[in-house]
Amino acid sequence: MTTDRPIGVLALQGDFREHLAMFGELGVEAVSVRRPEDLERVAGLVIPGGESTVMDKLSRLFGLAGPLKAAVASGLPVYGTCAGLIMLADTVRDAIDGQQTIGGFDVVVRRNAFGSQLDSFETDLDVPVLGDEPVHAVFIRAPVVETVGEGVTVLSALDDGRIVAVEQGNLLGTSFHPEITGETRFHEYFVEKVRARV
Ligand SMILES: NC(=O)CC[C@H](N)C(=O)O
Repeated sequence: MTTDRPIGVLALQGDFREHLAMFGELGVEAVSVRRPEDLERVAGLVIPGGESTVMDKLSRLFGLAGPLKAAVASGLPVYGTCAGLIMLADTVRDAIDGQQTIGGFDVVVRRNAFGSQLDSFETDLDVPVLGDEPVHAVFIRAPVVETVGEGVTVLSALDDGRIVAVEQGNLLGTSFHPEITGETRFHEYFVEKVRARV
């Protein structure tokens, strides 16, 4: 799998190393994005899991918030996992400390939606767009998607109907972390999105 330019991974905070390793495993060149000029040379971007409130603050501190918004608006393919999905959401419930997002994804996301009792858990999910084999998904203080706008496709939901994987044009988002379970199909799917655009 190749693209002309590398795929970027936002490396301000969170599990960006796991995403870089995942692309390495797929033979796709991937680079860390920490400054606005890093963003200019990538063909797609992953926003990792971590802590969205911290990622938001750092992105503003490093002058990346505006360029990230512009990149999303320009159609750059962006995949957000967990905190990354929160960063992409137009609306966040249970946001704290004046938290802002890059936005672009026409979804309402609730942070830490599983509460303290079910802080972290693993389950198998049907994701029809990735084939018949279920996806083993790890949720860590994960968000859920509570509302989706018209242009949003639901890629997967839990048995109780809560939405955990979504796609809208250039944007892809999961509440869980394929990068830490060795599940490569979401990253392959994202690379295909990037290739389809360039
Ligand atoms: N694993 C994660 O990325 C957790 C997300 C975190 N709870 C947040 O609000 O950003």
